[in-house]
Amino acid sequence: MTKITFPENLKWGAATASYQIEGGAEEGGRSLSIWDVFSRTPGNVKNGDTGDHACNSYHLYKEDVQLLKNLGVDLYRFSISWSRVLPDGTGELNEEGVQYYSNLIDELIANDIEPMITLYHWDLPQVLQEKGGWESRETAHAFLHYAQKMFEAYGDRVNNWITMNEPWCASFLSNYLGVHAPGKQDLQAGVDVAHNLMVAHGLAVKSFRDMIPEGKIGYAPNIGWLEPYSPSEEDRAACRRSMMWQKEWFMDPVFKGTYPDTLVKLFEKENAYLHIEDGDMDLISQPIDFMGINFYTGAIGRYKEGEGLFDVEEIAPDERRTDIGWPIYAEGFYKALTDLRDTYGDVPIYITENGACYNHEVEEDGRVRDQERIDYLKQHLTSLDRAIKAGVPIEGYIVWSLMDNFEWAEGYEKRFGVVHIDFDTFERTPKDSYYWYADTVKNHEFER
Ligand SMILES: N=NNCCOCCOc1ccc(-c2cn(C[C@@H]3NC[C@@H](O)[C@H]3O)nn2)cc1
Repeated sequence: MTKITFPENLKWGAATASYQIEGGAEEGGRSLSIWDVFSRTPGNVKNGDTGDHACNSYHLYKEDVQLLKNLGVDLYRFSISWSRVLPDGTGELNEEGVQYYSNLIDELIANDIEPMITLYHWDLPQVLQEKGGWESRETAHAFLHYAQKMFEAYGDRVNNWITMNEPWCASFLSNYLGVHAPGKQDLQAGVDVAHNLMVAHGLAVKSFRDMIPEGKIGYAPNIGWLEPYSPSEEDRAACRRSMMWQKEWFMDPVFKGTYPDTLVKLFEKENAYLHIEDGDMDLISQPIDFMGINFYTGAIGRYKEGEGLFDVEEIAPDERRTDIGWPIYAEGFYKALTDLRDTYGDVPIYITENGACYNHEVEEDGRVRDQERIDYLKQHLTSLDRAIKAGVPIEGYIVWSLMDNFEWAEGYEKRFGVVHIDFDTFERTPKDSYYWYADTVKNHEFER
C-alpha cells in the first residue's frame, strides 16, 4: 500500500452554504432570497424541494460545530444569508440575524475551529432582485454595504473571507442557462451579472484592506478540466474555449485586469457586450490573498461544430460517474491546478470545494457505507498531493460538504455530505467517509 502524506501546514476544512443548510427561511427576521422564490416556483427544483427547512442548522448549529470538532478540521467554510442580516438588502441590520452568525462564530472559536466566511453564495435578497438584481450595477454597491457591515460585525474574530462563490454559476448558469436562480436565459444578462459580481468583489476587497488590514480575502471560482480528444488544433482550441468560460473569464480580470479577447468576441457575435466603466478593471484586479478553487469533474473535449456556445462536445473519460451523473476525473484536478499555476503564477490556492454526490442511506446497523465517496476523495487528494509536489501553492483543502444539503436545482436527493441528514427528523449520521476524512485530517496522510 502507498501512503500519501501532506505537508503539516496544509489546512483542512469542511464547507456548507446558508441557503443549503440553514432552513428558518422566514424566522428571525430573514426576508426572502431569490432562491426562496426560485425553489418555491413549481418546476424549478426536483421533487419541488425548497430551502424552507433544509438541515435546520439555524437551530442545530451547535450540533454542526460538534461534528466539525470531532472531524478535527482547522476550518469551517460557511456563508452568510444576506437577507437574514439585511432583510431590506441594504440599510439597517437585523440584529437577530447578526446574532445568529455571531453565536456560530463564537461556537467555532470555542472549539478551536477557524471560521471562513463566504459573503455571497447565491442567495441574493429578493428585494434587490426586484430592483434589477445583479444585472444592475446598484447591486454591486449594495453588496459593498453588506460586506462592510459584515466586516464590522465579525472582523474582530474572522480572518478568512471569500467575496463570491462560483461567479460562473451565479451569472451564466443562472441568467443564461436558466438552471439556477433567478432562472433567466439571456446571454447579455449573464455577461452583465458576471461583470457586476466582479465589480462587487473589487469594491469589497478594497474596503476590506482598510477595515481588516490583517485579514485574508479571496474569491472562489469553479473550474473543470477538458482534455482534448486528440492533439488536433481543432480539439485543443475547442477545449480551451470552453474552459475559458469558467477560468479566464473570471480569473483574467482579477490577475491581469482584462477579459479574454477570444470570449469577448465570441459573446459579441451573440450580441452580448461587456459594459465596463472607467476604473472597473483596476478595481477588480487589485491584489487578493488567495484564490479558492471549486473542482468536481472534468471530461474529454472534442470539436463538434454547432455544439453549444463553443463547438465542443464533452465525453466522459470512462464509465465512472457519481450519483449526480458527473464523470470522475481526478487526473483533470491535477491538470487544472498545474494549469492555473502556469497561467497565473504562484497565487496561493485553497481548494474551497471538492467532493462527490453519492446517495447512500443509513443502514440497519446505523452505518452509511459510502466507500465510493472515500475512493473519490482518495483519488482527488492523490492528485492534490501531485500538484503540491509540482509546486502549486495549496494552502488548504475543504471538502464539500460537511453534510447532505439542498443541492440547488437537484434538491435534497443529491447527497454530497460526509454526514447523512434525515430531512424529516434532521438527524445527523456521520458516514464512513466522515471517519475516513477525520483520520486523514488527524494524520495528514492516508493509505491509497
Ligand atoms: N458547461 N455547461 N453546462 C450546461 C448545462 O449545465 C447543466 C447544469 O450545470 C451545472 C454546472 C455546475 C453545477 C455545480 C454544482 N456545484 C456544487 C455546488 N457548488 C457550490 C455548492 O453550493 C455546491 O452545492 N458546483 N457546480 C451545477 C449545474
